[in-house]
Amino acid sequence: MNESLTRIESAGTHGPVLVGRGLVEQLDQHLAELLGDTPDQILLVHQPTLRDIAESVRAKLAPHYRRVLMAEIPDAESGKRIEVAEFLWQILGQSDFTRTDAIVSIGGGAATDLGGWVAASWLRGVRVVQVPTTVLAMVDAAIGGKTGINTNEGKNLVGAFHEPSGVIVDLDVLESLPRNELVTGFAEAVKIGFIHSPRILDLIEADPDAATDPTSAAFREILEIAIRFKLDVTANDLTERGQREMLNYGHTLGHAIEHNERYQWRHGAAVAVGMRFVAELARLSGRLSDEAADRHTRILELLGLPTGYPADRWPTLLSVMHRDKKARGTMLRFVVLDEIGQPTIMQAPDESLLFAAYQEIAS
Ligand SMILES: NC(=O)c1ccc[n+]([C@@H]2O[C@H](COP(=O)([O-])OP(=O)(O)OC[C@H]3O[C@@H](n4cnc5c(N)ncnc54)[C@H](O)[C@@H]3O)[C@@H](O)[C@H]2O)c1
Ligand SMILES: O=C(O)C(=O)C[C@@H](O)[C@H](O)[C@H](O)COP(=O)(O)O
Ligand SMILES: [Zn+2]
Repeated sequence: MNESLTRIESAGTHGPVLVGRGLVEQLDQHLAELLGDTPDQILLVHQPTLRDIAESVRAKLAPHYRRVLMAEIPDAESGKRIEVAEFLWQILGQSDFTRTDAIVSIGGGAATDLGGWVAASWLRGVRVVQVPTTVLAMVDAAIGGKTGINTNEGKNLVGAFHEPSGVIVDLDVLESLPRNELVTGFAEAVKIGFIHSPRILDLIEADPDAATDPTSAAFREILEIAIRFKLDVTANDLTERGQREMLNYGHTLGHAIEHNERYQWRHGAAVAVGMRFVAELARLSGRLSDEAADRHTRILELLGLPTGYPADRWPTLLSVMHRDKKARGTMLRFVVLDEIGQPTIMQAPDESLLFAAYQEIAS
């Protein structure tokens, strides 16, 4: 077990990512370092499950700032709505929140997406520090500056690229995370395994329990590989003109499933099904070997992640996928693999090929 503090720097303009234990207890010191000059006011945005942590953070920050505001947002995807952003804008407006002030988001990916987007939009941009408290937010959502909310029509349809001044990853906060949240969030680390780092896949296959145990060395290694990779990709391509699209592996179908489930499915679970789908798509089109495609199913099953979806949902999913941000006009585009670690874009696959791939995962 590695208890030391890791500081991961971006080659671009993204703030540093601190990984360690006990970091939230010293949030005042870390925040002062990440923000440099002292803001006058801080807004702490948190989910209901993080109320106690947010209260203790407020008490710690209070002596250092003129005002520390707190805003509790609705849980999970119900927090990623325009009404919730309006609620936060109201707090910011009524407290004369200026460009030298800063937002701190504490929570899972839904909280960091919302907090980041409110920071991006308020006065056209104030600083944000992300404090992710789920595995998913630690390996993915809090890193890289993609922020946003859902609309009735689909997932993350409104948003902005707005990089954080820093990200504080405190492994201690995972103690209270329910197992299902941990495992579904881990799907984003599996994604990085398939598109970039077979080492992640090897660690899972060697010992899936250790890989998903936040106190293990394997977990910490996976976490840091994922963070470093995401920082690298986003330093090169913040606004998703090319390489960043690879981080969307499994998301084209995944987002459609989340929408179809009215956001009652966990994001990572939907992405797991989406990864299996694109693995079958790549296999059927002759790109990916049977072995590599089967590895998807095996690893997802080892982790207890879903790998199928009902057959009769195909027409709905196909129509929702046309709102995917990778689509161009009426042309669908999918991230697929030529090999493990070699993602590429498949443009405008024939509908019959898409249907055939879906048949492979239909339950
Ligand atoms: N911006 C990005 O690059 C990016 C990347 C991946 C995912 N996302 C987004 O992230 C969201 C999913 O994030 P998520 O899976 O973290 O979900 P989430 O934010 O909904 O959190 C999941 C649940 O865990 C609870 N929780 C959070 N931390 C906890 C803790 N330490 N102990 C106990 N309970 C805790 C939350 O209250 C919530 O009920 C989706 O909206 C997805 O679109 C964004
Ligand atoms: O950071 C990215 O880029 C990603 O695609 C990471 C994804 O895991 C994440 O779910 C992201 O929010 C999806 O973005 P979207 O633009 O497809 O909504
Ligand atoms: Zn995702």
